[in-house]
Amino acid sequence: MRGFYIGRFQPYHNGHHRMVEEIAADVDELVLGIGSAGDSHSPRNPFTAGERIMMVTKAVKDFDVTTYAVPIEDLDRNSVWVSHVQSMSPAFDVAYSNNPLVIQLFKEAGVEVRQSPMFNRDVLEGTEVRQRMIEDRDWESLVPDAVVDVVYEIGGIERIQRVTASDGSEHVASDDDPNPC
Ligand SMILES: Nc1ncnc2c1ncn2[C@@H]1O[C@H](COP(=O)(O)OP(=O)(O)OP(=O)(O)O)[C@@H](O)[C@H]1O
Ligand SMILES: NC(=O)c1ccc[n+]([C@@H]2O[C@H](COP(=O)(O)O)[C@@H](O)[C@H]2O)c1
Repeated sequence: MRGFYIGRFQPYHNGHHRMVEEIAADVDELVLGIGSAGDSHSPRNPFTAGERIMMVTKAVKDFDVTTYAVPIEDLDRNSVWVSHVQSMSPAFDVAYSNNPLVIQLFKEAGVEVRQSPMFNRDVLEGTEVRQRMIEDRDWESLVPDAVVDVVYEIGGIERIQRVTASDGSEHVASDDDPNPC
């Protein structure tokens, strides 16, 4: 049996990892959908689809499950989103999600959906991890070690701090600005 689990994974954290651990006990193969794949370099979606593929691919090596990471871009029409997902993914038998909209769309399309408990949600939340990255507080303990390595490899902390600092404010380029725009 093959399962499907989609998230933005901005970044992939220990709550996602616990959910994958539970799913891995249920299925033979797993498709991890990298949601909002076209989004990056913003405070809510700092990491590219390719960077998130690196995070999940390295982290799921902890588990004995064949995993395919598939980027899925957003669509303007929720009504055809499940068909869009199915067109991009290896075929799957069951979708796993705790997101109410995702659950509703899959159920309406006749796809079996399974939910999991929320694990330590007071801290295991992408928003909390990103806030700690911005404020130089401990975020490393909230994500798998493989994700820590990827974030440092791609200069992720500097990126999220920069895009957050420039978010909503005017950016004036100067000669010594390494990233004028
Ligand atoms: N701590 C957790 N325990 C179990 N499931 C989780 C946890 N955090 C997120 N999920 C689920 O994983 C899926 C993907 O979540 P997502 O990538 O949006 O993470 P998030 O932590 O909710 O991020 P953000 O705060 O950026 O919105 C969703 O179904 C979400 O409900
Ligand atoms: N119409 C659409 O494009 C549509 C609908 C439902 C979910 N999604 C995406 O699926 C992912 C769901 O993951 P989260 O549970 O992390 O929100 C997100 O990337 C979200 O944007 C997209």
